[in-house]
Amino acid sequence: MAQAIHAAGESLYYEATNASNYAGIHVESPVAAGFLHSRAVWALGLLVALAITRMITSKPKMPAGTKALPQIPGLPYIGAPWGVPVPGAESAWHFADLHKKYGPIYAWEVFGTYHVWVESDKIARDLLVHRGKKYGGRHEIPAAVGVKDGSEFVPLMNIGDNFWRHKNFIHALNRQANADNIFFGYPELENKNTLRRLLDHPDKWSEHIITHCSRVAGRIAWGDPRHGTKLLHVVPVLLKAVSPGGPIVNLLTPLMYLPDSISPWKKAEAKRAQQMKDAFYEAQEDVIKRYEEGTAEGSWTKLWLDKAQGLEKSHLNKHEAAHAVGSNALVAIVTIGSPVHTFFTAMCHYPSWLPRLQEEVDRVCGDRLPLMTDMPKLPVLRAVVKETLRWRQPTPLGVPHILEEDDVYEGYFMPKGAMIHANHYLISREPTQFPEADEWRPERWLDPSWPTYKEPLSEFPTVRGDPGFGYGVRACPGIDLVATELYTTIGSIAWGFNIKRKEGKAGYENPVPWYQTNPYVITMASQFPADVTPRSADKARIIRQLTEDPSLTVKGVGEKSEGQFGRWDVYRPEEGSGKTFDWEGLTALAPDHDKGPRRYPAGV
Ligand code: HEM
Repeated sequence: MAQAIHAAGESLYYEATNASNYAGIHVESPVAAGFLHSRAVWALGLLVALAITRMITSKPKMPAGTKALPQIPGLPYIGAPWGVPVPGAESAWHFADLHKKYGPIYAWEVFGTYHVWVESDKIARDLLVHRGKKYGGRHEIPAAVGVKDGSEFVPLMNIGDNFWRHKNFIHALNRQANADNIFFGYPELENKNTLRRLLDHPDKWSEHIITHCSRVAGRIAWGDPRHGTKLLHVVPVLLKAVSPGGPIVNLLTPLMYLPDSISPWKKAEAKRAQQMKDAFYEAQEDVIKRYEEGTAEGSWTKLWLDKAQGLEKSHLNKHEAAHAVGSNALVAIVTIGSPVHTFFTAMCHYPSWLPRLQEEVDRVCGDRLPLMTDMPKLPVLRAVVKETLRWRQPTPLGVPHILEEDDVYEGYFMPKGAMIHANHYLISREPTQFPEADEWRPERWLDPSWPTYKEPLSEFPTVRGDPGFGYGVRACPGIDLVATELYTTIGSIAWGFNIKRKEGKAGYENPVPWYQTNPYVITMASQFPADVTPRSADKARIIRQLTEDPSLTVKGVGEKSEGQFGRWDVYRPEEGSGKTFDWEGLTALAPDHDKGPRRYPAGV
């Protein structure tokens, strides 16, 4: 494969296509970012940041007999704030050079925060699993101050009793929902609707993926796919607020100490939190009403109302339950949407694999879509999913953990408060485990000559235990839903469709992205124009017969949902405008998509 990794600093371009009550809430668009990233604003911001850092930092004392980690050189007080890469698969590449220079664990101090980068699976397990509780904290996010100590968003809550009540609740929710007909049968049911949308509007494949994930999440959380629409508003605002690639305060972190009256980020954060609360409360009330009428469908919220096994002991009140269910649902949309996008990218770069996958799915499933019960017989499908997750992790630079007390590892001293980053991107490229790591090679999970091969093939490969889901006490509790959606959705798409890069000049004009993703903590491969066609007239006929509800979540301009759902409508640009629905920049075309294929220098 000709292309290799390269760090590029282009900013995303942004298109506001929504027109709703909440369309005005965005923390900072790249247009604004363009202004904020001007030299004058940076210089001023740096000065303020430096002054604040001097006031708040004090150096920890190293115990005798310990040594300091290898560290990127920097200035007194501010460390080395330059060159901090904004997340995204391309920025992860940047760390490969540092890894070569400093080894698999090193420090990078920025404005008084001691960051530790961990780039081997063994070290990540030693610290985050074997010493999990010590390493299980979360940090204050400068553009979302308060989230750490609140009860509204589990993935970013600090460790402690409150966190454990919520985490146990979420584990119990997922366990019970999986036991109840595999998430109430919704993922398999929605696969049918998604195939129909792909059949009717193949050019909107990226939008269909997002629609699919939001409908599944809306159904599982509240028994009604339309509640997923709301989350299409909530996710981009939240994701940007918590990403270094979002508001500038997330990079110039000391600016978070500015008083409320002059901090634009605190104002935006209050609006964001209100928007999320409105969405979650409204959905919860809707289920309570149907529950009292005896018509509520299966859902996480219904499990809570039923006081299902394992949920009761967490004693979550109504507000907490609304947010625990809601935050689980919104995480599910953006994370699962990511590998499904990557699947389309991989199919276009590695066209020989789709026929192989289709042969297996046809042989096992015949005229019907793949189900979870088929999975033991579908190792090629599982290998495709597993390799897709390895090749482009949804969180390439992980979600940082905070060290809760001083620690020493192999003689290296790490101070309390250190921010520990498990670099999933490089961990999934460790040379002894993953030869030809930059290539998408499902055979590494199917052929005994590869180091990652494992038997029995009825069980392996599996997404369970994958480092891309994090480590230790903070590891992802959504794995059952991930497995269900990724296996059956990707399997269903392969069952019904051929996916190819555009040929000829169109192929040059519409290059298939390689590393390009959005720049947020949860990345998504950039969308691109592809040829998506039904495999046969017969398959197209079956898809039409299967459809339960082909309605789209994203509306055409001028359409409106009935009643309470109308105010949350999300619109796609007008037909013929030449613009694509890009979910507030989360699924945008690569910024240089019209400049031909991007060239990359030699790899990591
Ligand atoms: C491909 C899909 C997914 C990937 C790659 C993924 C990855 C991750 C990662 C890396 C973390 C942080 C782990 C750490 O801090 O060490 C995490 C946390 C979390 N994930 Fe997932 N996730 C996915 C899907 C889901 C789904 C579907 C759900 C809900 C059903 C979910 C719910 C959560 C929650 C609630 C947390 C917070 C856990 C905590 O902070 O203790 N995730 N996930």
